[in-house]
Amino acid sequence: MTALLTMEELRKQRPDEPDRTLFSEMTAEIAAGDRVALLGGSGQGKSTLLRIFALLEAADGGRLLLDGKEARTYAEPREWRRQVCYVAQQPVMLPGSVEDNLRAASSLHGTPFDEALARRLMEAVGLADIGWRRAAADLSGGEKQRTALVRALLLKPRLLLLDEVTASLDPGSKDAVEALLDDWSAQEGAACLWVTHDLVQAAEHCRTVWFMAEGRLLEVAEADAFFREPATEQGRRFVRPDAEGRTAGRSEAVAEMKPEAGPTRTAGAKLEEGPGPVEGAKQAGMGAGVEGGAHT
Ligand SMILES: Nc1ncnc2c1ncn2[C@@H]1O[C@H](COP(=O)(O)OP(=O)(O)OP(=O)(O)O)[C@@H](O)[C@H]1O
Repeated sequence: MTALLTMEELRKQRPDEPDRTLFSEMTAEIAAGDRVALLGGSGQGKSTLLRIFALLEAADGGRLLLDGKEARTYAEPREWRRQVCYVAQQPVMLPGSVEDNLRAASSLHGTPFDEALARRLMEAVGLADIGWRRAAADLSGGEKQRTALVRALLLKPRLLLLDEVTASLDPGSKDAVEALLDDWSAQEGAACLWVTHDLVQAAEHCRTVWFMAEGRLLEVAEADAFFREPATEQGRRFVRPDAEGRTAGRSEAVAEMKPEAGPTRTAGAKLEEGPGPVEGAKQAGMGAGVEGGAHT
């Protein structure tokens, strides 16, 4: 079966020092419906990789394919971005109201706005009571982050690129977003590539781990296997405290949680099936710089 997204020998030079490589030899694929945690220390290039996958930045080498079709052969990047949607770490609201943001995809593509689905999604992320006429710019950071996520989900992309999307959320909101993404993935069959520094979140909500270190994709593994026993020394150092007690993640909590296995579920509104995909939606409304995307 053809993978949904494939990268072959992807390479990126450092934007700040073009003669130095940020990462290279990156080869892996994402299957439809898979949930992949992209892990690694700060500055490895995780956000950069997501932006390359969203055609917002160009790779410096290698190939990127969707359904086996190379990115560079897409005459229209928005056709790619309609299917592969990036949710940025720093949410960017479009000018106008909350409703304008929620309607962005349908406005841009002339497709019907699924208000019932938008309301269900806003409720699921704990924003049922937020006024849709409020200026989006006035929302708090956490409200913007959740609104940006709902805006992305309304596109019904096949692959969600999630960049630390719960980083600025309180614990209750974080639980709600995690539960929503679990439900969404199960019901819509959407795949996720999820950058997170929260190893418990990765272990609970992702099936697969991609681990980046030293400018390479060092491990592609089942999440259970990765957290039980990383295959590389770098992976072991990443998930386990060192001699000084420093830890790159929350390995002890993960270790305690994993033997029982299986994702744990948190409370969240169950989504009902909407009337159908928002065909023709594009990512042009999904954040600053999206229109400036580049082919690999
Ligand atoms: N537009 C840019 N201009 C200059 N340097 C950049 C740019 N974008 C990324 N970088 C640099 O590339 C490196 C990788 O950045 P990136 O944000 O992709 O890493 P990351 O793994 O997502 O980090 P973190 O986990 O801290 O978010 C960093 O050193 C960063 O400073």
